[in-house]
Amino acid sequence: MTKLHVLGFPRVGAKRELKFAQERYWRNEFSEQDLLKLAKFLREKNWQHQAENQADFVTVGDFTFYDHILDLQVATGAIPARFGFDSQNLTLNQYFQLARGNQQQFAIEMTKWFDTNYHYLVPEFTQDTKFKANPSHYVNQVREAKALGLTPKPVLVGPLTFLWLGKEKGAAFDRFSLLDRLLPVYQEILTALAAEGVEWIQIDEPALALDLPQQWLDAFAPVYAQLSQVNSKILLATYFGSVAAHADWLKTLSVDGLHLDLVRAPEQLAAFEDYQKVLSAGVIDGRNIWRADLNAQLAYLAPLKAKFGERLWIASSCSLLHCPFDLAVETQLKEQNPDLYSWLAFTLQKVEELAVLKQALNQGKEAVENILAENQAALQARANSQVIHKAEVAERLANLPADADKRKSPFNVRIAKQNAWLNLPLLPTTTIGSFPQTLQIRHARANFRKGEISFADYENAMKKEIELVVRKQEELDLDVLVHGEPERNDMVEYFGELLDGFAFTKFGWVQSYGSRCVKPPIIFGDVSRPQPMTVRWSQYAQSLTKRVMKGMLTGPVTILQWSFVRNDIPRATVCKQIGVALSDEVLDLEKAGIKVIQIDEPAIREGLPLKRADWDEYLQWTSEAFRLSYMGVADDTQIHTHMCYSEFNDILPAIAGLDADVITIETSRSDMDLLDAFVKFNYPNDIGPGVYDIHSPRVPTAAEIEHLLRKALNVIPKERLWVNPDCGLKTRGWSETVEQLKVMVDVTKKLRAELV
Ligand SMILES: CN1c2c(nc(N)[nH]c2=O)NC[C@@H]1CNc1ccc(C(=O)N[C@@H](CCC(=O)N[C@@H](CCC(=O)N[C@@H](CCC(=O)O)C(=O)O)C(=O)O)C(=O)O)cc1
Ligand SMILES: N[C@@H](CCS)C(=O)O
Ligand SMILES: [Zn+2]
Repeated sequence: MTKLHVLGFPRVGAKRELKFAQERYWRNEFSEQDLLKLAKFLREKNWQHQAENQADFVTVGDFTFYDHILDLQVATGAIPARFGFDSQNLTLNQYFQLARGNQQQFAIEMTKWFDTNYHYLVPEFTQDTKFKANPSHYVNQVREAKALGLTPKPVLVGPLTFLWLGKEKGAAFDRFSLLDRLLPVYQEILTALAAEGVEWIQIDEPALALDLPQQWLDAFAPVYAQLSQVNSKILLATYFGSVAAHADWLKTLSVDGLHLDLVRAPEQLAAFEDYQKVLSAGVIDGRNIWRADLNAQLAYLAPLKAKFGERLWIASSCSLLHCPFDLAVETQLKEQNPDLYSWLAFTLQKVEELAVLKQALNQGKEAVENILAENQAALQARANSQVIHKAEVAERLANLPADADKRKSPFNVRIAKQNAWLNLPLLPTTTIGSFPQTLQIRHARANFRKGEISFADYENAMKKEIELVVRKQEELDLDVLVHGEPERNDMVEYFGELLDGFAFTKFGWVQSYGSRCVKPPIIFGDVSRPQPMTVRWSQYAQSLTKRVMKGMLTGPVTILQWSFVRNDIPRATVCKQIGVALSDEVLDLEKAGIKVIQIDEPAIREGLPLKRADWDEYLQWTSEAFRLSYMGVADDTQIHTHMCYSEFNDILPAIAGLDADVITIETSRSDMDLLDAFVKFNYPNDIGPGVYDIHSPRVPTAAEIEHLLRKALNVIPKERLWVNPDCGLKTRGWSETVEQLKVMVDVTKKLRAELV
């Protein structure tokens, strides 16, 4: 019989129950006991759903109070020593301090989990890191599932991926050298799980989809030879890309089964068809929300079933962490767009799809004939739908002039024309766009959505907020102002709600980090902009001040990357469609007198393919889409872009190729190290390296900002240097925001006086 499992489940709950409980706990409004109780309830719900849908195991260990890589740091004893905590006796309160920082210690750094919008906490390794096993996180969840009469399959990230994802701190050393010390600790954790009578343990090694150095690849065989001595079977899970290049040695690896992501890389199957152990076929997409083509999947799986027999398992392609929870609660979407609704599957529906596949494989297609027919009809309707294809969008894209994505003149000509009217001082100061998204703003929006306040009242509340933001910036004496983005629920969702070809959900939340979630819009059809989206707000903000008001847009790559994207046409085409739609907005802003326009692209690095061989193609179409978003602007209109979360040393030529007049980037936490790359590649245009970290309420000292600015001035000509924070201020409170910006402006004025 074919077995069914999922690689992991979302953990925040159908209605983000965990988020609200965590945040209440942090505000001392909810007890630890209540939080633990809620967590248990959420785990049970997840397991029940798997069990009810014929899962042969329920996945455990995937539930976390903050992040699964933080859990692994605790389980291996690799928590940063700087906190002074004992990983063997860590309290929940201390666990959250690791994730969120405390008065003495800044939080463990976060970064993107592969090419997703999920952030993990980066392990801090030093030469002296001492590992010590604490398997309780996994063991407790195993016991909990067993107490419910379920068969648990614990999941944990494997030692090589764990080490790979970490960062070396302190004296220079290679974290690979820690492997020998880490392995016995993994063995101890696995042994503890085996002692609970666990038959299968899922060990995730997604780093295998990256270009790992040979030394790391060579380590897999000895590592797994050692780990497989445990008394449970090991399923080695790979995802987010092909591992076909490693097929030869993976097939002889000392594990009991292998999971392949056959959604992202279906072609890799050919390399594994003669595999002699359990093959877990990841055929249901864990990264997107489209209903699967069940008939096609069955046609794909049938020969595998013939070959593998009992050894074939079916699964989600990766953890379902990246999917919203339940489509069934989207009653508004169902009412307003029943066709689209019938094309979608969220986490719960994906498990149901797996159940149908399992039944068909085990009992024959006839057993699920009706479901398969209904599935086929929905997919056919999608393929033939009139609403997803708009001839004018395709024609516009096909008929763009060859130089559509080129500015009229080179940078030196443009910047002279821009400076002529901008009349800015040396080291102009600006911010990245958002100002504090206060509870009042969110409440006003929630009340408007619930129909408790009118549109006019909502607009007025937002206008008041914009006025406050403008006045504060004037008081602070900033040079280029922003309107503060109060009207935006999210920098992507907001545009998704206003562009054609997008749909949005009410509860389709996906965890971004800790308690923070995002609600990615769904791009289901050709994209166009029916009417101006930001012009009124920017124009209103400009009317309040004589200073320059910067227009604020999210760029095409970031909108693409942080949405669920249609899978019937290439992503590059969708991205260019968004770029063209945004260009309409850019030109309307320009017409309305907003002639400094920022187009944010924080996700450009995150979307970079995991394998270097695929980088050029990606960088080519993403750069083109970005440049299309400003097509047609006048030379004297200044285009800014902004990037954060970015390690773009190795893609800097492509960043330069975006040809933005000004780029603002996150640099403060790396002590401006990123600027070395800008110098190395001779980055030609204006740069605003962030001078303070916006993730913390801490007010930087003048000396700190001065140090960073002097460092920047050492390598960037003073005429090309801007001064700004690392990123937007939406997650900050007002009091620290004002204090932080005040220090920034004061230091800038001091340096300016020296420079003239
Ligand atoms: C820059 N970042 C972003 C990423 N992805 C995006 N799509 N957007 C981003 O900005 N990826 C990388 C980073 C991740 N960083 C963050 C930072 C902060 C959040 C965050 O705060 N998320 C909020 C939800 C934001 C939102 O949409 N808010 C809505 C309100 C929704 C809501 O919760 N309403 C309540 C009622 C509230 C009330 O007052 O009554 C409800 O419905 O119950 C809005 O503003 O309208 C979060 O809370 O998680 C995310 C990623
Ligand atoms: N304009 C956005 C960019 C965030 S990356 C903001 O300021 O929040
Ligand atoms: Zn940013």
